[in-house]
Amino acid sequence: MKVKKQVIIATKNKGKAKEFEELFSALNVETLTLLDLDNAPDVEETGNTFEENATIKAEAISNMTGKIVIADDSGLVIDELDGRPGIYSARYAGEHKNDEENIDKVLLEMKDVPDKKRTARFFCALAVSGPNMDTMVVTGKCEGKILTERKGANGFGYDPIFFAIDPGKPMAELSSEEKNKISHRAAALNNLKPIINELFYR
Ligand SMILES: O=c1[nH]c(=O)c2ncn([C@@H]3O[C@H](COP(=O)(O)OP(=O)(O)OP(=O)(O)O)[C@@H](O)[C@H]3O)c2[nH]1
Ligand SMILES: [Mg+2]
Repeated sequence: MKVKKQVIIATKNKGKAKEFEELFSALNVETLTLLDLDNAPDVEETGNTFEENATIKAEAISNMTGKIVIADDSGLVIDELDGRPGIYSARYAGEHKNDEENIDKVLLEMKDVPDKKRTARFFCALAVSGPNMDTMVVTGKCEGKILTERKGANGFGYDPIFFAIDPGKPMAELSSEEKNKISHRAAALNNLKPIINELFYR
């Protein structure tokens, strides 16, 4: 019997976990996340950039498991807010990490900002770390605008207030197949593809 290739994703975010499962299944690779492991630690995100935080998470879990691990650090970067919420996206309204409160905070801060100045992007850094390799980082982004109210019910996080320039729709109105074609996460993973197969033979 052919054993399916497996990779550990160092995340506790259910929205990310679902997207990675879908994105990797297209590559015939099975994903395990920290939600599947008992007693997985909460790795503190002490970096100053998405790239640093992804590296910190990937290396911590790879050191712990001795396996190849991919970590995702991502977030919403809003031009008018000088790049906030940025690396603080998950905890923008507080350490308890509440998507609805995070959205309310952004909508309030963007209340009087005219359409032309509502430009933003989702950014994703993926770090790959393993026992016999130097940690590698790739990135991807997805350009958009901040809506003035929630639209759509799909996705997670800030998706309901993000209008994706391509395909010209609110992110939360896209099906998972559509989001997985244009998302920052898909773009970053695309940059990892050239080395994905090689990872399994280290
Ligand atoms: O609408 C969204 N659609 C997306 O596709 C998306 N990707 C990231 N985000 C936001 O950015 C935070 C990541 O922060 P983050 O990388 O630290 O992850 P996290 O703390 O949620 O989980 P973990 O992977 O660290 O365990 C998330 O919580 C979200 O608020 C997104 N929002
Ligand atoms: Mg986090």
